[in-house]
Amino acid sequence: MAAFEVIGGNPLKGEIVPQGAKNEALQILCAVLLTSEPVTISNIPDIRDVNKLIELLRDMGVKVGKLATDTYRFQADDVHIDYLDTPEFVAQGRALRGSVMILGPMLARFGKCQLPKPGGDKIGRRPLDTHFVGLEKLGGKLTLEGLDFYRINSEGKLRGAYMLLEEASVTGTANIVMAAVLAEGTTTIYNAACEPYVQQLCKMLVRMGARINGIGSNLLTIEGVESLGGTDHRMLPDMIEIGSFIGLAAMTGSEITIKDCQITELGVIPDTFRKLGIQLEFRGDDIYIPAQDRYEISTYLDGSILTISDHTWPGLTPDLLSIVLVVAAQAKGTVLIHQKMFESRLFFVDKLIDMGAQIILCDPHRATVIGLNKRTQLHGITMTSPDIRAGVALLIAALSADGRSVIENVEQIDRGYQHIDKRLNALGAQIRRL
Ligand SMILES: CC(=O)N[C@H]1[C@@H](OP(=O)(O)OP(=O)(O)OC[C@H]2O[C@@H](n3ccc(=O)[nH]c3=O)[C@H](O)[C@@H]2O)O[C@H](CO)[C@@H](O)[C@@H]1O
Ligand SMILES: C=C(OP(=O)(O)O)C(=O)O
Repeated sequence: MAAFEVIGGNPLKGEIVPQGAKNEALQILCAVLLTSEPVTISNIPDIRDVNKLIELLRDMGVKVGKLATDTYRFQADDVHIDYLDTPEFVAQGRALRGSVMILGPMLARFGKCQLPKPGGDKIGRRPLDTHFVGLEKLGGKLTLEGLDFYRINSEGKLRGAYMLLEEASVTGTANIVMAAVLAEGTTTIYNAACEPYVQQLCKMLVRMGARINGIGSNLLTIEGVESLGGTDHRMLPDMIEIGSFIGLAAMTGSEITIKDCQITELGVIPDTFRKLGIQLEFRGDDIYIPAQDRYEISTYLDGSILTISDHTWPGLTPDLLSIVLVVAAQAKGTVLIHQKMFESRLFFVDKLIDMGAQIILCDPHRATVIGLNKRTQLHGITMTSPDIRAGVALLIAALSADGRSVIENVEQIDRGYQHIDKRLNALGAQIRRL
């Protein structure tokens, strides 16, 4: 298990370029399975989960060529379906969440797929029902082996259908869309997720020849086509990384410019940080955060305590709530953080409390943060990173804290943040990988 030793308390300064979006990359990479023609993808982040998925595709027979540090060419013209029967595949499938999105493309193109329960963060229940209900509506037949192995197959071509999803699942919508683009006839998906990741996937599929209407909304209409062709695709900057850097700058009193943010794609993220009193300036497509001694959480118009909660897009992504929470710990004022989607994502506040933060965990979904207003500094401790975003929240806390912290299990952070120690050290942070 790798760890970070962090010496905190020093402001950072400089420019940082966000990596390509992790959760977009996982969808886009699975979509290469939909065509036998070459697909070139750029701005691919060099992170554990993405590298694991690329390896999985390669082992499935997809030809993978690295054209530049962040650019790969994929060609799925000779997919080895038998590889799915091997223990190696089962181990790889279990190792990350993104593997779940091979289901849709494999079912559409080859009429079958199988998968162990995929991995990803242990942040509470993560049901896959939406995926399978949608794929079954299109003609897939699911067979469960125990509670953690799924087989799905179809006799003949999938057929378009109307469906109203019970949950606007991000990866579930991606799976259903990827199956529907090659189905016969029209598919209508109501209550579809419309995160930028899904929008990017749909736009790429359209460039490959798919016919999709309603991109960016929760009502997608898809006319199936016979086959799809190759394309080029560039990943958006990672909005969760951008939010993490805004939080980092505020908490450590640093002056940071985040380059090339594609601000129009960030939804409510900038305004959410503004509600914590953080100053942000848009300079072209860069976000400039000045060094701030203090920041004050706003209240509602009637003076009552602010709530920040997650929601499906265009609401605030749950992946940024841990960051918002840690930043609030040094604000002036009080905020209720309400994590509606996942029930185990707030337990990491114990570590922040050990560092000196004033937080009451009301229940698994809600924490009240009473900001210290930078009157006292947090102090460094030894802690373990429970999940990817809590891990980065703890890293931000450690960088702001007095003294030495050790964060164990940083493989969690490496799942989604590219060379984070080196990139932050370039801004003046003191992080050593142990
Ligand atoms: C690889 C990837 O892309 N992972 C992201 C994806 O996971 P993933 O696609 O697995 O998450 P889902 O969108 O399926 O669901 C997230 C959680 O919210 C619940 N839920 C969802 C929708 C809804 O309307 N009501 C509801 O309660 C689900 O039961 C689940 O517990 O989306 C999540 C929600 O943005 C993010 O946290 C993950 O980082
Ligand atoms: C929960 C996350 O990832 P995953 O779905 O891969 O576990 C995340 O990116 O915050």
